[in-house]
Amino acid sequence: MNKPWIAPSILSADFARLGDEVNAVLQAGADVIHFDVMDNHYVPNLTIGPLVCQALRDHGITAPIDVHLMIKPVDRIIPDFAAAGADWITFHPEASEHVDRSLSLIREHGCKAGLVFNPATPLDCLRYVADKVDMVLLMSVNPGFGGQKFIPGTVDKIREARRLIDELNPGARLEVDGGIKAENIRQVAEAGADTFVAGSAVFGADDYGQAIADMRKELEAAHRAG
Ligand SMILES: O=C(CO)[C@H](O)[C@H](O)COP(=O)(O)O
Ligand SMILES: [Fe+2]
Repeated sequence: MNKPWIAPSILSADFARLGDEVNAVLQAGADVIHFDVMDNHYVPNLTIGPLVCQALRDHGITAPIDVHLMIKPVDRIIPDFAAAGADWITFHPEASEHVDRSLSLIREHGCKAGLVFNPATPLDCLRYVADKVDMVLLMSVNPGFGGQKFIPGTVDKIREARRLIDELNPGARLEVDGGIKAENIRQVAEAGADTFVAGSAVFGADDYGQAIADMRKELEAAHRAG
């Protein structure tokens, strides 16, 4: 099993002070920075692109950046994100005409590749491209906005994804994104996730360190029970 990672989503950060916000969550114990890219086309919201990723690198941030593409098409922007310092790039299969090609493109540009599944999207295509996938990301909300409520049906799907990963590509990470907080992270971990995106639960807290420590404590409890 991979070491658990907590990945604050900068969607809920104060964008006017983004570099400092990212440093603050890293200082507070975050493992990875989750970077949500929205295009007002694939999802009904518009966020940030490669320039902002590059700006974080120029600000001295060296932590892994996990770029979650909620854009259509995906291929055009992959080389730009790789050049801007992304480490992981994930995309939604229905946003790519050629899923296998997009996954290969990400790896050819030196990044780890991942597929993202919306709450109602079946995991079927994973079977055919599992060897090209470094991470499976399950959405536990519908994509487009931070601060939504965790959809409980995701828990069974996490178990299903864990079984598939163990069968097809045991090293791959299983990330869950949407509505994760200290109150539900243990259930998500016990279902088989190892990477936990938390936006509003971290950036909405008065004390980022306390918010991350509370989640870490639940992850340790899950590990002990495991
Ligand atoms: O991809 C996303 C939304 O599409 C975000 O990563 C996600 O919603 C995180 O925010 P929160 O933890 O507040 O739900
Ligand atoms: Fe995300």
